[in-house]
Order: sequence, then C-alpha cells, then structure tokens
Amino acid sequence: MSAEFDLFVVGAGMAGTTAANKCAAEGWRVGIVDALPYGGTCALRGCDPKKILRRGAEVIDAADLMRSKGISEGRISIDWSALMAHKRGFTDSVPEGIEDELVGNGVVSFHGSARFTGPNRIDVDEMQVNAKRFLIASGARPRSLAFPGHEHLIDSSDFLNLNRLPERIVFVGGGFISFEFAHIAARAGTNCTIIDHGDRPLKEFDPDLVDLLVERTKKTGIFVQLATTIHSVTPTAAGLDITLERDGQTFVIGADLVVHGAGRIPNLDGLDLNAANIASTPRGVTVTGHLQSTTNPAVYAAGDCADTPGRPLTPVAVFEGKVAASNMLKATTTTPDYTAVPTTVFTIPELNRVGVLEQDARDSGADITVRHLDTSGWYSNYRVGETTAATKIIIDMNTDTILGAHLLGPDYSELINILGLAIKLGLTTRQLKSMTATYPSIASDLGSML
Ligand SMILES: Cc1cc2nc3c(=O)[nH]c(=O)nc-3n(C[C@H](O)[C@H](O)[C@H](O)COP(=O)(O)OP(=O)(O)OC[C@H]3O[C@@H](n4cnc5c(N)ncnc54)[C@H](O)[C@@H]3O)c2cc1C
Ligand SMILES: NC(=O)c1ccc[n+]([C@@H]2O[C@H](COP(=O)([O-])OP(=O)(O)OC[C@H]3O[C@@H](n4cnc5c(N)ncnc54)[C@H](O)[C@@H]3O)[C@@H](O)[C@H]2O)c1
Repeated sequence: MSAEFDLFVVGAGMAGTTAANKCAAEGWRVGIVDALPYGGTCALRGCDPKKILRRGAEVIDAADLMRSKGISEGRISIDWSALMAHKRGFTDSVPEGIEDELVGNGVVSFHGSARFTGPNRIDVDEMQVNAKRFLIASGARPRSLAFPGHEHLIDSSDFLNLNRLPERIVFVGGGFISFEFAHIAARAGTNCTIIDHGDRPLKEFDPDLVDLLVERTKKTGIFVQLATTIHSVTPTAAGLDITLERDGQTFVIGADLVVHGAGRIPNLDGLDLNAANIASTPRGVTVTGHLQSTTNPAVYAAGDCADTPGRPLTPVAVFEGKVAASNMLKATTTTPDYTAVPTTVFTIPELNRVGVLEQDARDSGADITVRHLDTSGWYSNYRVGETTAATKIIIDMNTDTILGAHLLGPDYSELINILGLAIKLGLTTRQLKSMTATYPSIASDLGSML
C-alpha cells in the first residue's frame, strides 16, 4: 500500500498536530502518524496529567499551612486511585478528541512507527508514504542511564500511571520531573528521596531561590541528596537497594520504586534519518533558524526533537510547529521568536523563571540593578500561610526594562507570564507599575516587587 501527501508529519504531539492542522487548513493534503495514542507527551504523559495529580497535593499542602489558623488538626489525605481516576477523566478522551479534530480538518491519520526509507519517502509499518515535505515532531525520551540495574527504573510516563503509590520512592536526578513528582508523592504520604550527581539541583533556575525551594522541599519530608553518584540498583526481597557514593563513602538506601528524572533527549530512535540524509546530533535534528533540515530541504523539525534554541517545553513545541508550518506553506524563512519564554517547576510553592539569570546578566557587563526580596511575609503569602516566597527581578539601569525575573511562591506562575510579556514588549518597570490590578491578587503585588 502507498500514499502521497504534500506534508507528512511524524508525531501527533503539540508540535506535530499544530503544524498538521495549519497546513490542512490551507488546503494541503496532510498525513500524520503516531506510534502511541494521539496527543503526545504534554496532554497524555506530561504537563496536563501531572498538574491534575498536583492538585491533590496542593489541597493537602494548603490545609497543612492553615493548621492552627482556622483549619482543624484532623488530617485529610489523598486517595491515590481516586485522584488517578480524576486524571483519567481528562486523559482518556484526549486521543480520540485530537484525532477527530485532525480528521475533521482533512488530515489523514495513521497509527504505527515511521521510518525513513528515502529522501522523500517514509514507511509506516507496511505502508509506503511519499511526500513533498516532512515534519519530524517526534518529541523526547528519557536519557539512557549506564549504571548497573538501570533497567529497574520506571520513567515519568509509568509514574503518571501508577495505580498505587508505594512507601518509598527514589528519584534519580534533581531536575523538573523529580522535584515535581516528589512534591506530589510526599503529600500523598510517600517517603521520597531525590538524588543528583551534581552539586546543585534545578540548574537552569536562580540559585538563591533554588536554595529556598530545597529547604522547603526538605521541610515537606523529602530527602535531597546532592553530589551523590548512583553505583547500582539491585532488586531485593524487600524492594530495591540503591548503592550510592558521596564524599568517597559508599552507602545503600532502600526503595520500593526508583523513578528516572535524569533528563530527556530527542527521540529519533528508529526513524533511520540516514536513509533520508537528515543530519542530527544528540541535541536533535540539525535545522536552520527557520526549522528546515540543513541536509534535506524536504524535511523540517519542531519541538523537543529539533536542535533549536528553544527549551523542551510545550509552548516552544507549539510555536515551532506554527512557524515550521508557515515556512513550509509560504516558502519563507521566518525564525521563531524565542524571547522571554517563561518556565515553571510545579513544586509547592512553584519556582518560575523568565529571561536571564543574575549571573549571566553580570557576566555580560550589563548595567543592572537586582530587586531581590523575601516576600514570605507579604499579605498574599500570609493569607495562605506560606512561609517560603521570594522574588528576584533583574532590571537594566539604562533602559529601565526587565532582563530577567525569578519568582518562588504560591501562584507566581501567573505573574511570570506578565513579566514575560513585559520583557517581550520591552515595557519599562515604570510602565508595568502603571498597571491597575484587581485587589487583593497576586498581580497586585507586582508593583512592590519592582
Ligand atoms: C513528565 C513531564 C512533565 C512535563 N511538564 C511540562 C510542563 O508542565 N510544562 C511544559 O511546558 N512542558 C512540560 N513538559 C515538556 C513537554 O511535555 C514537551 O516539551 C512537549 O510535550 C513536546 O511536544 P512535542 O510535540 O515536541 O513532542 P511529543 O508531545 O512528545 O510528541 C511526539 C510524538 O511522536 C511520536 N513518535 C516518536 N517517534 C515516532 C515514530 N518513529 N513514529 C511514529 N510516532 C513517533 C511519539 O509517540 C509522541 O507521541 C513535560 C514533560 C514531561 C516528560
Ligand atoms: N514544568 C515543566 O515545564 C517540565 C516538567 C517536567 C519536565 N519538563 C521537561 O522535561 C525535561 C526533562 O526533565 P528531567 O527532570 O528529566 O531533566 P532535567 O534536565 O530537568 O534534570 C535532570 C537532572 O538529572 C541529573 N542527572 C543526570 N544523570 C544523573 C545520574 N546518573 N545520577 C544522578 N543525577 C543525574 C542532572 O544533573 C540534572 O540535574 C526538562 O528539561 C524539561 O524541559 C518540563
């Protein structure tokens, strides 16, 4: 069997579906394939299910913070299987909804694994597909780990599908996934340990705020072990033994589950890029600024699998998918605008960043002032009983514009979006302070943060 398309998309996640729908709307004959149910990582195995499970943890934490402030001592608890059912109430209908929308827009949908067999040809299992253009939007997968026993680890997708939480979980890696998941599992009563081989966790974030978050994480009952090497994971009668080394000392801790949070890499396995002369590196498909393969002009790439300046985040996958589609449709060479993409670690409280780190601004020689504030005693945090909150905003002294903003506190992920917009539009702090916010709200704190 064979099929012909103007565009064939590999991956029905955020980047792929955005591009497929856009090109189909312009009358192109578009095909799309996914080896897994339609929807991709964000909707099925990432952002969305994660934040539904986090809601349970938020409720527990909110009640804990209000003990002796009007909320009674009796403990409430998470019913994990009911919380999972709440998650599935959202995720179960995603694949059909996404596929129906694509098909409704005229996109031809396929299920199976795609593999290039020539510069303009891809095979989906037994089906041969010829197309004028291809978009690779195949996402990312957990990085392979080398220590003996790594095969006993579960990954983030497995965690988000656990029917029950065990007593003890070890998270390998001190990044987004481990911190977010440990903050959820700890509120559900699990004993959590995060292990990172580096001196610092969450390296992309402001170190002063990360230190505060680590303290808050420990107070929540989560162990954070840094500068610690994992030697092996060994099954035992009681679960798993993790052999660790720190400061030259070897020791063993036990766990019921070990979760991979040690980084993700572009998922290009099995695509046989060589067959289509598509250059790639471990950072992803090698593309020009306008997302076209540097070696095969018929091919574009977007999202987590593409080697671009964008971080592996959902909003980046979406706008890269849009720009790639637009460039293919109009034969233009527009470059995506990566300015001021905000990012949040959904711990409780949450850690946010947009723009530059303080150290990078100092190293660049920019004339800056840094507004670094402990906001834990402010009304909005007092109200909810949160005792860990801080902000750091880096301002260019010459232009009065914001270069970077770093926020740790309840609901500050809403505020980081306003600061991102301010950076993108080049608003001065004076202009930002002129905003009238509803009161009392998190946004009404912004003027004082500046
Ligand atoms: C646990 C977790 C939580 C996250 N939370 C957030 C968050 O809160 N906010 C945020 O911004 N980002 C978050 N992310 C990152 C975000 O999910 C990704 O950046 C985003 O989903 C990438 O979209 P994509 O379209 O590039 O790839 P994906 O959504 O991963 O889609 C790629 C698709 O391609 C398919 N595929 C791959 N190879 C083939 C092949 N050969 N043949 C057929 N199909 C193939 C895959 O099955 C997959 O469905 C999270 C990630 C994880 C893992
Ligand atoms: N809220 C969000 O936006 C969100 C949430 C989850 C994931 N994500 C995306 O997914 C990507 C992957 O997340 P992640 O948490 O897996 O990776 P990460 O890159 O955030 O962190 C990985 C950590 O693991 C450590 N590490 C690597 N190998 C190790 C080893 N052998 N032993 C101990 N520590 C080790 C690294 O030092 C690093 O600190 C992120 O970069 C992010 O883009 C985003």
